[in-house]
Amino acid sequence: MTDQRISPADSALWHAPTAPGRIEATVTVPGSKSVTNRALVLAALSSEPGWLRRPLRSRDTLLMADALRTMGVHIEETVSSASAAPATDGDRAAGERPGGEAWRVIPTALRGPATVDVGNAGTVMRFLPPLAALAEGPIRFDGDPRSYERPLHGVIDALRTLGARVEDEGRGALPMTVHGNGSLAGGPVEIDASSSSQFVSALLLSGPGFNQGVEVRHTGRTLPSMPHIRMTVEMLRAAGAQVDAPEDGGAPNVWRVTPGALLGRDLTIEPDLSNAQPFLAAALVTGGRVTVPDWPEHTTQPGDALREIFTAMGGSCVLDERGLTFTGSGRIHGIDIDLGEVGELTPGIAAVAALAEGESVLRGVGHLRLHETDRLAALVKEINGLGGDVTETEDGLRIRPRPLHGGVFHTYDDHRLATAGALLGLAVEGVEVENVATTYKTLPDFPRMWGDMLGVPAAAGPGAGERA
Ligand SMILES: O=C(O)C1=C[C@@H](OP(=O)(O)O)[C@@H](O)[C@H](O)C1
Ligand SMILES: C=C(OP(=O)(O)O)C(=O)O
Repeated sequence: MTDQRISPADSALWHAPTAPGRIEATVTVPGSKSVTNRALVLAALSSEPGWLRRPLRSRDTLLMADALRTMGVHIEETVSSASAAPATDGDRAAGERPGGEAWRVIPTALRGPATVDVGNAGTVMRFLPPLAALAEGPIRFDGDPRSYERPLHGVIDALRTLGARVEDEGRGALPMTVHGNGSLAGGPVEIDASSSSQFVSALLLSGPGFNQGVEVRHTGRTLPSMPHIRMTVEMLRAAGAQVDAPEDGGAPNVWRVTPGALLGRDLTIEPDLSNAQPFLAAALVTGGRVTVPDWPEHTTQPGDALREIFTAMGGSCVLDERGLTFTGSGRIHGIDIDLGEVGELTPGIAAVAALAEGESVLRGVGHLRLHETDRLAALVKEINGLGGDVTETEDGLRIRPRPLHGGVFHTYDDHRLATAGALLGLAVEGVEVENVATTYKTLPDFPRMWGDMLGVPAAAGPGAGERA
């Protein structure tokens, strides 16, 4: 295992371009990682073939697709057209916005032996072990060194309670093997999901395939990323599953999924609103205007909260037929906010806060210490390395803006650290982002998109646009 907090390589530095002035741009953002990977799992579990249109093609989603393929699922990549597959009744948007790439998913009986590379994708390492418990034969899970350190005990312990055999040599973490025999009893299970909402989502997503379905009771003190759990519930229901959730008047912290067949869907994936963050932030930081087309009117994505958060930090936004247009005022306010529900937005908000007029306190995000890297430690070290004043609190960050200077911004294989560094570079001369290619985890081609937004050439340094 490597300690990703120390001595990151300074190789592959990318000179983050400074903004030439107020940014005025329209930026088309690729599909949502969280929606794409849920859609793949649900399609694999369905009783009939389905379509994903405009899926995200990035490291995390390609790992998910490859993993499902090794377990026997057929996934065909194709260029979709209106006539290629008529939209189903429940998913008309697919027919209304044809074109672009699509994945056709043809489910089959899941089988091992197989080895799944989870990379450093939380969605792959947590969503797939419950599915593997439904396969016939052993499925081994392995991944990047960091994946060994990320919490998985909630999924492993729950699967054992639900009747699965999991071999993890007592680690409660990766690498491990799930020995399935083609079915799983399922039933009630208690878990502490305070370290990751993905434990809950993982068990619910495969719940329709368990003999007794599943009843998940979260027993921990806090539960992060609730919008992501709502996303799981909504997508399960859209695939025909019967789900009882706390917001329907049920017991708090209890979710119930009834066993049953899932429908094959024809689903157009929404743009990734968390990946829209650096572009919207660019409007805020430069006092400019950025439009993100296809911003959904209704969504469970946590990135939708950016409308409110960035407005509180000094901008304004309009959601209309062109998409979401965010306009900066030329001033950036500090913010005191609990980000527990939308933790993945923290690095970008911290970067904007470092450029604000007043102090910010970001709370409710202690679990970020176990994300792609220890995000709290990394943000403190890297923003302070540029002259900032950021301190770590028990559950977040305190950010006191100070004039910043150039320097290397290390990314620790964390895509959101890389985009945070690019954001600081808009306002600070001489920021060099190390391993910007790590953005490929969820946002392929980020340096080119950034360059296009700024009207400057993209390849301003090695590593730009390459696969991490
Ligand atoms: O279910 C999902 O798609 C996600 C849930 C969240 O995980 P945590 O609850 O572990 O923070 C989020 O941070 C991650 O980026 C994606
Ligand atoms: C925490 C994140 O990812 P993961 O799905 O790997 O948990 C993230 O994308 O910010």
